[in-house]
Amino acid sequence: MAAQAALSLSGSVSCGSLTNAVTRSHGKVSASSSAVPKRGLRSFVGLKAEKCGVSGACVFRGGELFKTLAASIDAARPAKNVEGTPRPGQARASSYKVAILGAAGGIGQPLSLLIKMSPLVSHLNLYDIANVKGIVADLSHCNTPAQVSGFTGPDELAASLKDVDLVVIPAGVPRKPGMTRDDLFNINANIVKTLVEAVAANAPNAMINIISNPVNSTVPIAAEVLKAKGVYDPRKLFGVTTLDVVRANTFVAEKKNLRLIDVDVPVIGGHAGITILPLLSKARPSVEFSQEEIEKLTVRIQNAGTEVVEAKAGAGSATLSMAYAAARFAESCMRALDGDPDVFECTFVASEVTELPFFASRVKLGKKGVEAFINDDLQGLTEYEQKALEALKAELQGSIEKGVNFVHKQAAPA
Ligand SMILES: NC(=O)c1ccc[n+]([C@@H]2O[C@H](COP(=O)([O-])OP(=O)(O)OC[C@H]3O[C@@H](n4cnc5c(N)ncnc54)[C@H](O)[C@@H]3O)[C@@H](O)[C@H]2O)c1
Ligand SMILES: O=C(O)C[C@H](O)C(=O)O
Repeated sequence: MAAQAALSLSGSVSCGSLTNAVTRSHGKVSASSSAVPKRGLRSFVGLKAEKCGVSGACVFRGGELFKTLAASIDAARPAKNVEGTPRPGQARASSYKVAILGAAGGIGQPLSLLIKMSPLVSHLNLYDIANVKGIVADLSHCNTPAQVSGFTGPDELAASLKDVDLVVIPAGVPRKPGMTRDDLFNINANIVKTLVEAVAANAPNAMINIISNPVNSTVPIAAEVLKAKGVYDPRKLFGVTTLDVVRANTFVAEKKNLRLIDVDVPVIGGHAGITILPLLSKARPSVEFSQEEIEKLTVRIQNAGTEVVEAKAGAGSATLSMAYAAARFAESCMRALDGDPDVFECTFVASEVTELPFFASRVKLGKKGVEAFINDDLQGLTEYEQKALEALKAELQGSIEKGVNFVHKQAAPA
């Protein structure tokens, strides 16, 4: 079984210029402190560094995502191509089939556009209970390589998942002002359960990126569904918490007048309220904050989703920044599948870095999913961070149990 396969991994991890032994016991995979590059951010942000200066600051080229657009523009000039970039329609050595479930929504549509721009994608399947025909017609006119197909309604769900390598799930209702993410549980739990059952039946080896809230419960729901179907591989199931990292990076850069692209802040725990814990002491480049600044920034990052919900005043929650964050995480998954040895992301996964069964922390991604946990992030925390970590555990545990119990109750005979 796939879950068992996770226990028998062996090998080594290469991070930037460093190669390190990976230790494993009882399915736990961890990389030692030396697995984290000491110089700059080059491998922490999913995007690859173009060049890193002596100061350690790196220049990012925005990821492969935008190379295709550049190539598309370049193709308009006769007999010229961006070096090493396949022309639109030209196949890469490896490319991947991606399904987006909930593709017609506020996140689904811009996410579909961003993923359509990735040269790593050969096929993009858009599924929703709402009609996706118009979105497919619209997107398919972009001259980037991915072939776009549409699937509407439960009768077409299985076909949307055939042979896919990566499934991204933004299906579900968003918050309105005054609601918590947990208030979405009653509707979204069933949506995620049904969709993951279809993934288990039709794409059991795919990596799964769950965006639907409450992530702290929907990921455990997905895990239980996959377990019940005998296809659970904990290395391949991810709760997408990238938006928390994106926000933390942005707010820290703004506060300290740093270039946005140079900043990387690990965010651990979960994806709701106090379970979102930015580790400002681990920000790269390292930044000095007063205690007041730390507390204000932490609360702002924790409440950033609510900030958007309130600004949208009933019209939903974050969609564009979420699409950006989800596209980055999907691109990182595909790079890992493609054999890139240098892909690191924070994500909410089955974990043994704390006593909780699921936890968001920085992981190294490889061809088979999570390859190693970067345990260093949790070492040497400040007193404030350590207290916040202890304080979040009860809420996170409760949300995880709620998800697990939901699936068990439904499975129990009446
Ligand atoms: N993880 C995060 O950081 C993060 C960030 C933002 C939003 N979210 C969550 O993402 C979800 C979607 O947000 P949105 O703004 O795109 O909402 P939305 O209402 O704009 O879109 C949701 C889409 O899901 C579709 N859908 C509903 N039930 C479905 C089903 N059974 N199968 C397939 N599709 C179905 C709807 O038709 C709709 O197109 C929400 O739960 C929201 O809370 C998570
Ligand atoms: O806040 C929400 O409800 C959506 C999302 O989880 C976010 O962080 O923006």
